[in-house]
Amino acid sequence: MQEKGTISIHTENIFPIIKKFLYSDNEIFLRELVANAVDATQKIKRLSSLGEYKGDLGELKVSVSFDEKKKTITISDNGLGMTGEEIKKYINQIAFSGATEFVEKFKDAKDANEIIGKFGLGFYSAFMVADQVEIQSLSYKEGSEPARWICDGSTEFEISAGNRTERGTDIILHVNKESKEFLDKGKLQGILDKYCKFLPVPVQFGNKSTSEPDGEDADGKPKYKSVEVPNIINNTSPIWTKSPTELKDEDYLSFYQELYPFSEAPLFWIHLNVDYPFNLTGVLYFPKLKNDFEMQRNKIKLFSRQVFITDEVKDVVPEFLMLLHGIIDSPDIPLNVSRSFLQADSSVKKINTYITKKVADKLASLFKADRKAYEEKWSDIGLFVKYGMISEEKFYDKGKDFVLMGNTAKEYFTVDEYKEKVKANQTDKDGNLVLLYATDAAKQDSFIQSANKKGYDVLLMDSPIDTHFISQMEQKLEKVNLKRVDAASADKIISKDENIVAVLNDEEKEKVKGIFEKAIVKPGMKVEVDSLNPDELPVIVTMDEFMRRMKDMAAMGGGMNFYGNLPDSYNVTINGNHKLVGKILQTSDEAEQTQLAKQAFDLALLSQGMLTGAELTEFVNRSVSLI
Ligand SMILES: Nc1ncnc2c1ncn2[C@@H]1O[C@H](COP(=O)(O)OP(=O)(O)OP(=O)(O)O)[C@@H](O)[C@H]1O
Repeated sequence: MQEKGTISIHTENIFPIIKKFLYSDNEIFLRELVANAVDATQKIKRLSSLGEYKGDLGELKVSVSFDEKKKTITISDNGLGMTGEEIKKYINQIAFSGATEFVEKFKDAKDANEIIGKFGLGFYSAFMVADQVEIQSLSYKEGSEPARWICDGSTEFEISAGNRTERGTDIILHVNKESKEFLDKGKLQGILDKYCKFLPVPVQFGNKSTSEPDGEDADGKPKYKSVEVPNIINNTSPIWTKSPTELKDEDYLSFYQELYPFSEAPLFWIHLNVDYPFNLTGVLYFPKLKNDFEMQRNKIKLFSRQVFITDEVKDVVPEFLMLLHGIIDSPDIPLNVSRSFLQADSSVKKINTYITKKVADKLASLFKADRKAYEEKWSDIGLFVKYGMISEEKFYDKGKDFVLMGNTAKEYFTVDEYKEKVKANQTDKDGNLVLLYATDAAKQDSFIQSANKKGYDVLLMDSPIDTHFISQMEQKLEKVNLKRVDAASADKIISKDENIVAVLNDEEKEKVKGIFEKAIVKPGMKVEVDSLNPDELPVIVTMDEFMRRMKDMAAMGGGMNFYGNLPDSYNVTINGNHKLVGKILQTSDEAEQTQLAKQAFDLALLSQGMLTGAELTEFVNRSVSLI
């Protein structure tokens, strides 16, 4: 058999297009060809199990090799093979028209590179790196002759008798000049590791040496010798292909290490396994979260039948689940479509919903099964749960039962438990429940202590997500306000109908106000005199809750620029009932009066870490002279 021909063509030459616009992702040629080789071995296995192939299957295997001198890369398999007629049918017609359609569809798309890079165009992606592609194949069919096909990247091909003596196929790429980087062991190993690490059939890439016991030496000590063994690059049965009942914790943990070498152990994991209404398997791990979200995103790998596709799963898993690690394998995710289509796709939506539900169920069951262990893990999972509740309505509904709020005494409560706990003492005169929180237990210590003295509880909300979480709680929970503990003095922070008797009369109050206004030279300080508990501090500096939140949002890039640009402004509350204020009022020497007022004000700043630089030096000097 010797035949030349032209691949039937209804478009301009696709090869220059393939070469040009696939350039950035051209490494996927290897994934495509190895995946085809694996398919071929799976097919012969199936034919054998159906009784349609009676010969010996042998050890099914794919191997990848390269020859630097001849400038070739060869992908071989002992799969079902192809006859000359089949090559014409599958490669010249079906694969070619598939590739043409693919190229036609995406050649004008903006993100064509991204789409094709991820999803491949099959056999013809070989021409991204090769001037010439050769097929040597022998079909499993009885009486078949070996066939050879060769094509130089034009639409011309040649088919003739081949030289394979055993069932299977070799795809030989004659690597082009621009792609000689691929004729490198490290490069090819890297690509195989990335895409082929979990393929279901052993993939051999050359040999490697290991040491084997080799008897004993003269002193009776064990001897070893170095032997060459096949370098199998993949784990053919990764844990997500097994049933959870077959697996132990160690299996999940060691698989995690296989995916992310040298990582800290994950907290727990979820084994995903559905086959209706879509097919999906996988294992998702909860990592120990650090405060830096960005670092940890994009750690979920997407596979399709054990072939790695991408680690950009943005459209497939809900935003907040991007913090999870692990893998998802689904042949049902329609991969060869554009991104906007993917988002609207109904099976993608279902997958999204399924994963969200599984994650919520897992958290709920951990919470129920062992509350103490759950609380111990809270510092790691809290961030994740809150992020989920903020970003996903469906997750909020479930999460509200297992989200925990920790207070400054390190006790944890569910939302309902906490409301119940503080209801009696922290309901204001309008019937609103006021929840107090601190964002920095050390800096806000004096306020926390004053609040505790009044019997108020203070939550600790010190992670970056908490600002958003607080707003969300207020939106969702009826008649609940959250206030940072330093938003006002403890006496005023929850407005109640109690009247504290004022020690000073109005005239005295005005006088005190004047003294302090003169003493305080710092800009943005609004002075007022109030009647607080005598054992509250003499001077308290606070920032209005609303103003502070807006500024926090602006600082986090939340679009509140107007507030971000306003100068800081604080309320300085002078406690008219404090002994020191009485003393200042009675001091006749004006300089001494100012000194005392300054000292009291600086103490208030100091207690919140707001006294720095020259002001701090002046305070220290003044304190020394006062002693
Ligand atoms: N190593 C091989 N052994 C046997 N047949 C092969 C081999 N490689 C390719 N083929 C045949 O060529 C056809 C076309 O391959 P190609 O990779 O272009 O498309 P596909 O594998 O069918 O689909 P896709 O790669 O888009 O998932 C295959 O369906 C298969 O019949």
